[in-house]
Amino acid sequence: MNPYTSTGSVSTVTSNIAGGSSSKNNVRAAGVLAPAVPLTTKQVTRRLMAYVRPHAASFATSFVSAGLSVVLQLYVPIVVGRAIDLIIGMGRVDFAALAPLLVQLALVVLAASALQWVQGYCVNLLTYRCVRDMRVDASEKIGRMPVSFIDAHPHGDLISRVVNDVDQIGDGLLQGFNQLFTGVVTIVGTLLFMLSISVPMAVVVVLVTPLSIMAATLIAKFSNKSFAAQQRIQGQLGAHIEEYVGSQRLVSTFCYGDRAQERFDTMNGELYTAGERAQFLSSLSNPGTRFINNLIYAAVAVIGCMCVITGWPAPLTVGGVQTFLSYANQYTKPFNEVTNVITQLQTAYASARRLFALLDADEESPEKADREALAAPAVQLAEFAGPAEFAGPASSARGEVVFDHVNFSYTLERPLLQDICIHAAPGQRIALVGPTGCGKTTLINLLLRFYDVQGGRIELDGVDIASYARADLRSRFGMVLQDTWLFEGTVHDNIAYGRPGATREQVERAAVRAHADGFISALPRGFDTVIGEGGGTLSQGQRQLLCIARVMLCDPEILLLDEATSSIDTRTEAQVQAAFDELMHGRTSFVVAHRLSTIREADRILVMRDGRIIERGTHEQLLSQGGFYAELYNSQWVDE
Ligand SMILES: Nc1ncnc2c1ncn2[C@@H]1O[C@H](COP(=O)(O)OP(=O)(O)OP(=O)(O)O)[C@@H](O)[C@H]1O
Repeated sequence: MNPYTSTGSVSTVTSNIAGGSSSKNNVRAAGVLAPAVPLTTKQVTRRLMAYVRPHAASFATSFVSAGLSVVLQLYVPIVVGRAIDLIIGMGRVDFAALAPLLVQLALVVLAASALQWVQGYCVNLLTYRCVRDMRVDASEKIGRMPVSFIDAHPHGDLISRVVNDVDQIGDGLLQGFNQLFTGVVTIVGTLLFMLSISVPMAVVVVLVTPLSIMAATLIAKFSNKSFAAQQRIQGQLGAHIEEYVGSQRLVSTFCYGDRAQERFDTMNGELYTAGERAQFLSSLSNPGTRFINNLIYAAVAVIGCMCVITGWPAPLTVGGVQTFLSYANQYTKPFNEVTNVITQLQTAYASARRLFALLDADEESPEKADREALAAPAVQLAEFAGPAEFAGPASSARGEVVFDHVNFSYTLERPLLQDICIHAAPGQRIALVGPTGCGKTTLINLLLRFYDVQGGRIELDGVDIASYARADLRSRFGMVLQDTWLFEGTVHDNIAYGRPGATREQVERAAVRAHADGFISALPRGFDTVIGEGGGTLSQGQRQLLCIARVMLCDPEILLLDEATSSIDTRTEAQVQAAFDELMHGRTSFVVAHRLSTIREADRILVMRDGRIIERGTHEQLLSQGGFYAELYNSQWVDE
């Protein structure tokens, strides 16, 4: 009897190696992605400006148009003031002088608006280009990171750096360029204009304005705490709902629904309280600062009237008072805007630090520099009996794998693999068995160079795998894991994932060989049926068949199978086993087995315990030895 078609559960193809990742890599250390010395504000600014520099034209245009627009806007009150002075009273209006002033006013307002539009457009362009460039860098960086890094960092955090943090930086840049710059220019400009009209009144405005800023800052200080609490609880609530929806079956099975609802109610209540408090406090900000600004406005109006009537402390016309009041009004506004922008900039800088920490993280060790990394030789599987289109061009490489006294540990404190020696002849099926955590998956991680060995060496066809270019090395393997990985797309595209150039016919033949054609043809649109993310409504067995077809199409030389523990119905299981048989035919295969009944006919079984190989041989040999394997096998047999 062939063990690979017998009673055992079935492995799942999750990817070919080119697009794959290791299966057990969800065992993560609590990785913290932060540089030893955090970047200073100056360093962050310099790095942000490096993204702005390639778009210098947009930056300069926006800068110049913002400046011109502000100056023109500041000129408007002067024209209005002059016009007012030409309207002295009933029947005493100097229309001849007023007409050109009104034309001038219209032109200035039009030009200021046009420049404002240009400024806004350029800032948008600049910001979104910077955001695009940052995302490209971050995404490419993640692609260059070693699997050990991905293993050690919560995936949600990495995603958040690429998506949310870059968004925050974009908002900061947008607000910063839009408001900070125009705000600062407005403050400086209005101050100069006010000084040119009346120094004593300008001094009053400058001295009283900080009251408004202090009020805004005080309110922001309290409301920020509540906003932070709101965000924190929102995050917890999101995680809770994700858990609840994602694990609906488990929640129902364990009757956890009521407790989950209680937790939800508690968090939702806290969120409501924090949100209400935050909104209440922040709603005070606007009326509070407006009230103070209006006080300033009234004080300036009173002093202005004194100037007009008594000429003290300085003589002023009615038009002059009107002009000054406009400036006083404009002067205070940007302070509130700048205060808001500073909060936003602080958030953007915090996000930039997180992004740059990711971009600065150590990448995969470089390919060997002393000699060019070897490209994978093209392979003709000697014993491969399938159709010619599934076999590569002829070559001498055969898929021989040797572990030569290999040592490895994830952490210094805890040695894992010790003195591992394995010889897999071309086409052999090697089974790895042993208790959970003994290092079976780790062996596979080393073979693919997701991690590098710390002692000894691994050879593929007589060449140290460290000498291969990683991508070339990985392209020689097909990996079949416990968890299926399917994306939202057609059945055809899911199968063709590892070989995008494959023809329709090749994809369909791979499906036939993987025994997947039966259920695919029953789908509403056959190969063109769109399946949801993760396989949507397909059964576990159907997902596995699709994944097997995917690897079948890639036609790898060596197979790494991490056997699934999940059970599927007997008929589908038989189909999947048959597909596996077809897949493994003539290829060197490493099978991480959990159910020993599935590996009885492996060419060699390696029994691992605590990172060492303690027994090796065929099923019969190991059973007759009466050692650890026999103990394991008999206990499982009894269980089954
Ligand atoms: N990325 C990692 N960082 C640190 N330790 C890890 C990492 N991956 C695995 N380990 C640890 O290494 C040990 C071996 O893990 P491995 O996944 O190789 O075991 P396994 O034999 O495949 O287990 P199982 O049969 O449960 O799949 C375990 O103790 C595990 O916690």
